Amino acid sequence: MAGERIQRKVKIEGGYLKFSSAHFITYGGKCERLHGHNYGVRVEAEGTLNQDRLVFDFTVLKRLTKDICRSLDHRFLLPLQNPHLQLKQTEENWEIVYQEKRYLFPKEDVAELPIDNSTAERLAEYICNELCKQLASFDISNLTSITVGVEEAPTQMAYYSLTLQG
Ligand SMILES: Nc1nc2c(c(=O)[nH]1)N=C([C@H](O)[C@H](O)COP(=O)(O)OP(=O)(O)OP(=O)(O)O)CN2
Repeated sequence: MAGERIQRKVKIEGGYLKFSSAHFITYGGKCERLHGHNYGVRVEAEGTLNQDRLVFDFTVLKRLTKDICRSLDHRFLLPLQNPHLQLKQTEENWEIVYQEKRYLFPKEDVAELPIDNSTAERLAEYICNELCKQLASFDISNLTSITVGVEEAPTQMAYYSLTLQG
């Protein structure tokens, strides 16, 4: 075992690794209608075995991912950096304007996301980055990459991978 450099992978998916949210994306010069998805999330961690013979503890990985899912669940996913939306906030609400359309959401119903569009691709990237921030307080020196998949529907999913030092 000493000096073993074999790459392995652990994956968590299913169960409570999900969130149900409202969103719309802008694309092709249009703005979609407001609608919702029951999103599913999966996470893969790649690396070598640590001293406990784990790539990473499933239990911890599930807890961290679940917390991120909870912060998105039952909220409108607001892409704060979308160049096609005019955003105005008051103490209570977010106002979102796209051409003739105007939405008003209570802030408590909104997940404010530092992304430019709430595509599955950007949501996977956001979740991966949030997860890596949380993982920074663990010894992850054996890990080489983290991949997050966000499923919009059983037919469609986007992935984002971050390469770590390893
Ligand atoms: N690569 C991506 N393509 C699209 C995304 C995305 O996030 N990444 N998102 C959308 C839309 O947001 C939309 O929610 C999904 O569109 P679509 O699958 O066409 O619509 P339905 O969910 O109604 O699917 P049906 O299979 O027609 O029921 C578009 N593309």
